[in-house]
Formats: sequence, C-alpha cells, structure tokens
Amino acid sequence: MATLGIVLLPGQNFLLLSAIVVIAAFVWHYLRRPRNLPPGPRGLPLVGSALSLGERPDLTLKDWAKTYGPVMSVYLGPQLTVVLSNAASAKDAFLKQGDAFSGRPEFPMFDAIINEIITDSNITSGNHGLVFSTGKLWKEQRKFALAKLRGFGVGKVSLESKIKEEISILLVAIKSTNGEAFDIQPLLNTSVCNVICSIMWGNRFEHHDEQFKILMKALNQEIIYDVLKKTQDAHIDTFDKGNIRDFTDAYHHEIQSEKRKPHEKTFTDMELLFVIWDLFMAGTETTSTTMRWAMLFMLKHPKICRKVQVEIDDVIGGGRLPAMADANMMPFTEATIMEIQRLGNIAPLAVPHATSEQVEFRGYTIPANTTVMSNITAIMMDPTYFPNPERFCPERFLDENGRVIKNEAFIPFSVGRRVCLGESLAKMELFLFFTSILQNFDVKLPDGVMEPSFEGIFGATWMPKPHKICICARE
Ligand code: HEM
Repeated sequence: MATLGIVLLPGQNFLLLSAIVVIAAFVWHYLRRPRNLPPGPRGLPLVGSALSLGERPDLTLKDWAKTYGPVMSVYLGPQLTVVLSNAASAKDAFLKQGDAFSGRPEFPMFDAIINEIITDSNITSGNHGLVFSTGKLWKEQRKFALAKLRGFGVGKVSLESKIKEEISILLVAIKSTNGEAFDIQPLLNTSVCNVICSIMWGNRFEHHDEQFKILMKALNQEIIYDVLKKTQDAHIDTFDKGNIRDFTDAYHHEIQSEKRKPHEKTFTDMELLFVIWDLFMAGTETTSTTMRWAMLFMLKHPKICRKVQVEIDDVIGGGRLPAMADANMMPFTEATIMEIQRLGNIAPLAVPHATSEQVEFRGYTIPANTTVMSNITAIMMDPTYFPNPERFCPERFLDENGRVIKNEAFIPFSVGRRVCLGESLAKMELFLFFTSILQNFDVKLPDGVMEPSFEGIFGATWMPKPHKICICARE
C-alpha cells in the first residue's frame, strides 16, 4: 500500500487495518448511545460492560449504583439495559408507569432452546406462557392463571389441606434420616413440585412413583416438553366439562369456549403446555431454595431458631400441624421468614423487564425495547430502609409492640404488573413448611462442621451450594 507517499509492509497493513476497525468501533459505540439516557459506565464496543459484571452481577451493579445513582444505564453486550437500584425507582417504573415498563426482552437464545425442544410444531418465538410472554397473550394468560389459581384454592383452606398432606409426608421422610446428615433439597423439591401437581392435575404423586421421578428429573432438561405433553394428553382424555377438576380442565374448557378466529386465539393446547411448564419452573425451585436458605439461617442463629420454636409451641403446641390461621398470632415467626427472604434473596435481579415504547422516566429518555432490571439485592440491602443491612435481624420487621410492620423496600416478589404470580402460594408454602419443620425438629450441623456455609451459586436463582445438614427430632 502506498498512500500519501508512505509505503507499508504487509504486516503493517494488517496493524493499520486493525487500528482503523478498533477506532471505528469505539466511535460507533459512543455515537450510537441514544441521547438523554440515565448515567452509567461506558463499557467497550460490542461487549459493553458485560465482562466487568463478575460472578455476582447483582453486587457489581449495586456497587456501580453508588457512582451513577439508582437509575443507571449499562450496555450488556449490545443490549442497552437500565438498572433500578432503589425501591422508589422500581415502584415508579413498574407501578406508576407500568404500561411502558411491563414487557420482556427478547431472548434469541430462549427461542433457539424452544425450537430445539419442541420439534412437533412450528413454534419459533419465545412469546409464550407466563414468565417470558408479552402483550395481549401475556395479559390474557396471566389474568386467567391468577383467577384459576385462586379458584383452585391458593390462599384458601382447600389448598392448605393439600400442602399439609405434602408436609406430613415430608416430615416422615425427614424423620427416617434418624438425625444423620443429608441433603434436604430433593425432598423439598419433591414436596413443592407435588403442590403444583395438585393444582395442575388434581393429584399428587408418591415420591417413588416412576412417572413423578421422570417429571422431577425432566424439570431442568429438554425432555420436559414430552413429559408434560404426555401427562396433559392423558389428563385431557378424561375431560368432562360438567366436572372441572383442576387447572388443566379449566384451561381446556377455556380452549373449547374460545369463539375467536384461530389467529386471534391465545388459549390453545400448546399454550397450556407453556403455562404449566412456567408454573412448574417458577414455582418449584424458588420455594424450595428459600427453604434451604431458611435452614442455613436457623443453623447460624440458634437463638432466633429457639425463639421461633417457643412461639410455635405457645400458639400451636405439638398436637396438630400449623395452619395459616396461626400466622397472625406468630409475628416473630413471620418476621423471621421475611428476614430469610430478604437475605436469602433468591431472585437477585428478578426477571428482566423491557420497555414496550419510548418512555420519559425521571427526566431521562429511555428508548423502546430497552431491558430494565430491578436490582432486588441493592433494594433489599438499602441501609436507608434496613439499617445494618448485612445483619440477620427479624426484629427489623416488628414494631415496639411486637407487631409485623411493612417495609416498602421489602420486595422479594418484585412489584407492579409483573409481580410474582405465585406470591400467595409461596407465602403459604413458606409459612407451613418452615413452622412444621421447626415444630417437630431441631436443625444441627453435621459432626465436624463448625459453621454453616453461605456460599451460593448464581444461576436462574441464587441458591446455596449443595450441603448436608442434620434434622433431629426435638427433645
Ligand atoms: C419464594 C418463592 C418465590 C419468589 C421469591 C418469587 C419471585 C419472583 C420474582 C422476583 C418474579 C419476577 C417479577 C418481575 O418480573 O418483576 C417472579 C415472577 C413469577 N413467578 Fe415467582 N417467586 C416465587 C414463587 C413462585 C411460585 C410458587 C409460583 C407459581 C406457582 C411463581 C410463579 C411466577 C410466575 C408465573 C412469574 C411470572 C409473572 C409474570 O411475568 O407476569 N413464583 N417470581
């Protein structure tokens, strides 16, 4: 190459070209940034700030918010993302401007997975079910699911008795460990999953049932679709519109009553599969992981554990299982569960939202299709609302008369239109499982272990690393 009278050797040619590409990438990176965005780190071309997030993105983002403020913009790869790091900004967005802030980002990887799993249909997009759907489909599915979950007993005594049946079986299984160290996760997963089975299909499974074992194993695998489809098809074979037994029947009835043209319908057999899939995925690991954190916190704070047990003994005694009606009379236990959820915090960045249109927010302009994340870790560790936030202290949720008080930054289920659809069910399960275990057992560390480990794995949820504990019959 000979330009401006300069002659370059082949190696220099390559260097020059690389330099031009890098400079162009930086110029493009800075110029493409839309005007009037919230402040935030500039990051690098193409990857943005994604490589700086580390193993705990929630903690890194919490740290960055100290510099850039509670509403900050970050490029994660090429994706513009707005991060909300205090309760007020999350509520302003998801509650006050919920119309614009309740979409979900597109996940090309998710679409690819769906394509891979579902081979017998022409489904190509991820806009299905409850968790990742948007627009009219999401609104209709969510409204239906909420109404039917209520109809099939969520928040009512009818479901409570099913949860208690599950708990009785769990307690027998725990007792059979004879105080030996064991991993409680599979037992908890099975019990919680069975509660969803009861609502979806009207029946529970024995822990050793082969079909149930396949379902449990499938939950995190590609065969989940086939397993759910087989169960659903068998269920629908016995459908009788005069006898709606469960969620699946109610949904099937809705499909049959749909009068809209095929392309306008959102209630279909395929959609039912996605909805059930979402309820299993969102409703199993979340609750059982919170219970695993609960056991660890009780091991770490035996005095608090003892105080909960004293309250259980006073209000319930030992002659019957705990009931939801007891909760009002057990403020310390309620406050302890809240503190477990605050520090156990299983959904540190919740589920990302997206803007459905360009929106003016707190003086900034946020373009359509921007990903919006609420940093639940930052919100539930905010010292303005939780003084000394690292400390495990149930009393922070009690007033001077020992009554439970609300704290507006306590949002483990998120807020607004996309608030966790299973919140009532999860609260029922957490109270009944937690109190029933502590009513009957003491939690202990295995021989030779001095401290419970709070090391976790940051994945779909923030969960404790696999560990063993001893659960011994109370003396
Ligand atoms: C301790 C237990 C649980 C916690 C901490 C939890 C937390 C959350 C959070 C943070 C979200 C995201 C909300 C948002 O996008 O702003 C969510 C969504 C959701 N959760 Fe839960 N969850 C729990 C249990 C459950 C259970 C038991 C079910 C169902 C049976 C469930 C079903 C769902 C569904 C369907 C969504 C998506 C809602 C939507 O996009 O409209 N969750 N949950």
